[in-house]
Amino acid sequence: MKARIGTAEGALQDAQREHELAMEGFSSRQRLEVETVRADSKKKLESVIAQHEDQLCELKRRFEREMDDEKASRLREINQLTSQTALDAQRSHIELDRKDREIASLQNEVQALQQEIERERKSTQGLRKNLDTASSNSVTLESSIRALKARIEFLESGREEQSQAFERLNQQMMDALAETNATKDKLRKEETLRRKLHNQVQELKGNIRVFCRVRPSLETEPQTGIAQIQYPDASEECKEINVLGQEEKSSLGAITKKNNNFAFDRVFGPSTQNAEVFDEISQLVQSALDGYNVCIFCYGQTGSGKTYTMSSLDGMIPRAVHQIYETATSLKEKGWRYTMEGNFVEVYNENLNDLLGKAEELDKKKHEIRHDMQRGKTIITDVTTVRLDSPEMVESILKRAAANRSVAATKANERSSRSHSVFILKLIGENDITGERSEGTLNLVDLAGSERLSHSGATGERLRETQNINRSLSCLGDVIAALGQGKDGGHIPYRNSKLTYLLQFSLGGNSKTLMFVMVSPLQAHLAETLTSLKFATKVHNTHIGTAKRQARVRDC
Ligand SMILES: Nc1ncnc2c1ncn2[C@@H]1O[C@H](COP(=O)(O)OP(=O)(O)OP(=O)(O)O)[C@@H](O)[C@H]1O
Repeated sequence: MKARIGTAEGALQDAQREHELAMEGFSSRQRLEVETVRADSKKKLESVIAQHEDQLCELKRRFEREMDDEKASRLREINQLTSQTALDAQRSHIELDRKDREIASLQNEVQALQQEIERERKSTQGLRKNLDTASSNSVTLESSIRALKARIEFLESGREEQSQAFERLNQQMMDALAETNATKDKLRKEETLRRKLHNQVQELKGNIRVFCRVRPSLETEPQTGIAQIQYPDASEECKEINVLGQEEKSSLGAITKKNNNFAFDRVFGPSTQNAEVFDEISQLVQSALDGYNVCIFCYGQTGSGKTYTMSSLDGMIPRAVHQIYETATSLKEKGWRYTMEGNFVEVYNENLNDLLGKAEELDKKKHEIRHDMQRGKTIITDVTTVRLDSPEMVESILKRAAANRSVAATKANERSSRSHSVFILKLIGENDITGERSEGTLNLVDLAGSERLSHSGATGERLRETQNINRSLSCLGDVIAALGQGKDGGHIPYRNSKLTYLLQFSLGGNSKTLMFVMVSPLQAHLAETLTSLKFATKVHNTHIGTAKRQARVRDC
């Protein structure tokens, strides 16, 4: 059995091997077949692709050919159109030029026609005017003829009475005319006499006068710091001022205050307004109009009210200019015609500046003072001269000067306190009827703050300024003192400072001077106040010789 099983198993194994071999042969055949089919398919595919590519290339070439042809034909068309358009444009230009020429010639024709119409219109107007004149002439002639006829009738009437009445009337008219002329003549003579008398009054008052003005305390200033100032004759002449000094202890222990009494030509208390002050000086302004040289100074320490009095909008400068205008206008009927010229200069550190010039030229441009000794005239080189054609101009002049000064000022060093300003007004009057001529100058001077060097505590640039101010103020005092000694031909040191040199012809025998001493009401300023009042007293005690009027009568 076992042997049969073994044989069967061997036969099975053999059959299995044969089967595996047969399977192997079958699968390798199959693989071969698949490979062959794949290679065939690939070949076919490649040939189809190549065929398609060839077709594509052919199509592309055809398309490109067609495109080129199309492009060329379009380009031809465009060229054709362009040249056609250029031709059209050229034609249009030519046409346009022609039209322009036509329009221009038409315009010329229109203009010529308009001018002709205008000429015609004017000549018609002229003719109409002539016609009007002729007809009014004829009316006048007619009325003259009527009047003449009436007169002839009247004369022919031969009535003695009528003729006498006419003669009487005629005589009365002649008398009235003669009387009017005599009155006019009298008026002119009276004006000349008024000038003479006015000057005599001014001379009697003294050619140098001193007014004192105490400013009110300001809201910002504490009432506890106000000095004791009394006005002993306030209800009468208003000439005295008493400043009580610091407290002093006597050897017996009693505490007293020293009376510092001063007397001037007029003292104005703190409640006085600019209008009242001007009333007092308006006569001097009149003197300038009459041909005298007048100098009005404001002296005092910084903050004492000099600028307020002199150049504020209702101060002495604007008021003087307004008065001059009013007077000049009223003098017209007496034959006087005035021209007014103004300069506004500043003396700063002994240099002269033009306050009406350019701000950037301040302290840079040099101005010289030249005197014409024969004619008694002063010329400042390169200075701006303003012709005052209306009283309102003074406001713009003051503003211009203030603006120039504020450009030059630094905060710590206010320019207006540290320099002297001089407003110079030249007044030239001519009387065609009497042949009189007058030339007067009004100088309105706002002096620099007068505080003493020891009190100012200044150093550096400020020290130089203070020294210059003190020197020029003391030179002014020296000039006034020398004038007061009154020696004919005696030396007057005008040249010692720019200010006195500038005012040479307005200080002294040939002029009238008024000094305002300005006083601050503050206790803290007491020492400076007393110094100012003492200086003013010296000026007040000076008597300057008779003023001479710069006037001459033209040879007729
Ligand atoms: N009479 C017055 N009434 C009212 N205010 C016044 C009067 N006088 C002066 N002031 C005022 O006092 C102040 C100082 O016056 P102001 O500037 O005129 O002094 P100043 O002496 O010109 O000083 P500075 O030397 O600095 O120019 C100003 O504010 C001014 O308006």
